[in-house]
Amino acid sequence: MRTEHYDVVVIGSGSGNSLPGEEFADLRVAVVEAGVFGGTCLNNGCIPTKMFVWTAETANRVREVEQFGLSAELTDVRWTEIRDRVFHRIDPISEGGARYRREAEGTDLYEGWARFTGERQLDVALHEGGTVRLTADQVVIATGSAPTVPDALAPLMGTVGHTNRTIMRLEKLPARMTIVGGGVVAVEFAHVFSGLGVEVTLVVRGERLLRDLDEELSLAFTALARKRWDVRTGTEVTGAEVVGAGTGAHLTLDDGETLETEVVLVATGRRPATDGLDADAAGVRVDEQGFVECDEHGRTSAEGVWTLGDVCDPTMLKHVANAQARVVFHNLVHPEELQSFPTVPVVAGVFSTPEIGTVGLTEAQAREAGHEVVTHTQEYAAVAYGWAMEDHTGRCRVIADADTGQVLGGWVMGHQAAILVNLLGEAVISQEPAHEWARGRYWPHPALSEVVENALLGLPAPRGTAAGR
Ligand SMILES: Cc1cc2nc3c(=O)[nH]c(=O)nc-3n(C[C@H](O)[C@H](O)[C@H](O)COP(=O)(O)OP(=O)(O)OC[C@H]3O[C@@H](n4cnc5c(N)ncnc54)[C@H](O)[C@@H]3O)c2cc1C
Ligand SMILES: NC(=O)c1ccc[n+]([C@@H]2O[C@H](COP(=O)([O-])OP(=O)(O)OC[C@H]3O[C@@H](n4cnc5c(N)ncnc54)[C@H](O)[C@@H]3O)[C@@H](O)[C@H]2O)c1
Repeated sequence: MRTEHYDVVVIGSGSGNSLPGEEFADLRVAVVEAGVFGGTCLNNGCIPTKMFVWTAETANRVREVEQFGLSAELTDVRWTEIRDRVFHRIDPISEGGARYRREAEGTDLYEGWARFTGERQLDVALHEGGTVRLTADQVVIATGSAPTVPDALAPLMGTVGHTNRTIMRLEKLPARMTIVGGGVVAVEFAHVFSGLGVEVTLVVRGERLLRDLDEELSLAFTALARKRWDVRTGTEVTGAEVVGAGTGAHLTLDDGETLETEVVLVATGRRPATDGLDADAAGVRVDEQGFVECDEHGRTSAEGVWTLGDVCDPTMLKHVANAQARVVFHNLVHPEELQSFPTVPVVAGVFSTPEIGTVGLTEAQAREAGHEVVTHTQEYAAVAYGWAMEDHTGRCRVIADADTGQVLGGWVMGHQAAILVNLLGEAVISQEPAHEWARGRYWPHPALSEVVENALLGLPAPRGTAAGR
């Protein structure tokens, strides 16, 4: 077997591909990729989904103009054109990235599946045939995560059953789609396809959508979702079969009903991609959920083996993976001055309808952490820009410590929520009492950011202050 030695081998070309040019200039580096070059975010995650999300939102906007004294009609949804606009932009980026890695001096790309066969030693089963053995001074595990498919839905995969990897490349837009799962992937795609005119049914095991989020948010979002989509909570799929020579499916539900649908999207969560990696062989410890264990510097249990991104971090967010990549690639070449993964609270967006932004602790987590909690909710409808938008559902909720007034977390649900929540994030990071932080800066009037300003100012004064006593 051919063997090659490198200074660094990176497994996974998502965030693992963001190698620092200058600092790595003198290193011999190999990137191994088993799937599409560029990873999930570029090819079948964040970026294409948001291109579809914006399109769906634009379609929804057209449907809602009447209230403003305007008339417009959405007369056509040209799926092929929508799909091709997205992938004619993305595919060349992926192909260009792969070409660059193949051709650039100092880096090599191996296209195939990597598995550990020893300490800092990997065998790559190449797509072109054959196996190459790679050894390295340092290895980075950046294998990301992969969608899970419950056994009951397995018979549909490859025909009418899809995951995020294939759903955006459908040949034609179906009239009806069933989405199984109630998490982020499910509600983003429900927004996309319903916005484009598809009748969407969600089959959700739990009692509400987005149940990992603050309970009040999850309940409010679920109530709104029921008005747009057929949401079957407390329901599981127990069986599935392809019908009509591959043109549809019958799903058997645990309440005895049979759902007839054209296309099924499985959105039942993601698993860290450690199956088939044989991490054991390298002395890399993996926890019982499959995540690679690591310390705050990205070091695994094996000397010289590092990790970053979804494979080691249950938040499974791209900005988190990118931040970790910056740390790990610094640490690889600066062992004497190790950096740590950021510890600031994570902000996140859910790009559905309505959009959601979250940061920090939920109310339940804040109580569990021992805080006496105060909260305030500010409606979009009560600020000037909300009036302009005729918004009746948007809101921002702040969760703070009753004694100190420090913001512990919060969320925004409504137009541009994922941007607005960054302001709340700044308030959390500041560790200042909410009122002081809000009063310590200007807020452009009458921008939507007044929702966040008023949410902070609406909190009761902290007990420790004269005003709060
Ligand atoms: C539909 C969807 C939408 C999303 N939207 C957002 C969003 O809006 N915002 C956000 O922050 N996050 C979003 N995410 C999450 C985001 O995509 C991930 O957090 C991010 O891509 C993780 O990056 P990574 O580098 O850890 O893994 P990946 O980008 O998944 O890269 C890992 C790579 O490793 C390869 N690989 C795995 N095992 C092996 C092996 N043994 N040998 C060789 N190669 C291997 C895989 O093929 C893959 O290309 C979304 C995810 C999905 C599924
Ligand atoms: N905007 C974003 O930042 C964004 C967008 C998409 C995905 N992501 C990331 O990707 C990750 C995965 O998202 P996801 O939506 O796939 O997972 P998730 O964990 O958010 O949701 C999975 C859903 O599937 C349900 N489920 C699990 N097993 C099931 C089964 N056997 N039968 C029926 N239902 C089942 C769960 O109850 C849950 O409702 C998330 O952690 C998220 O961070 C982020």
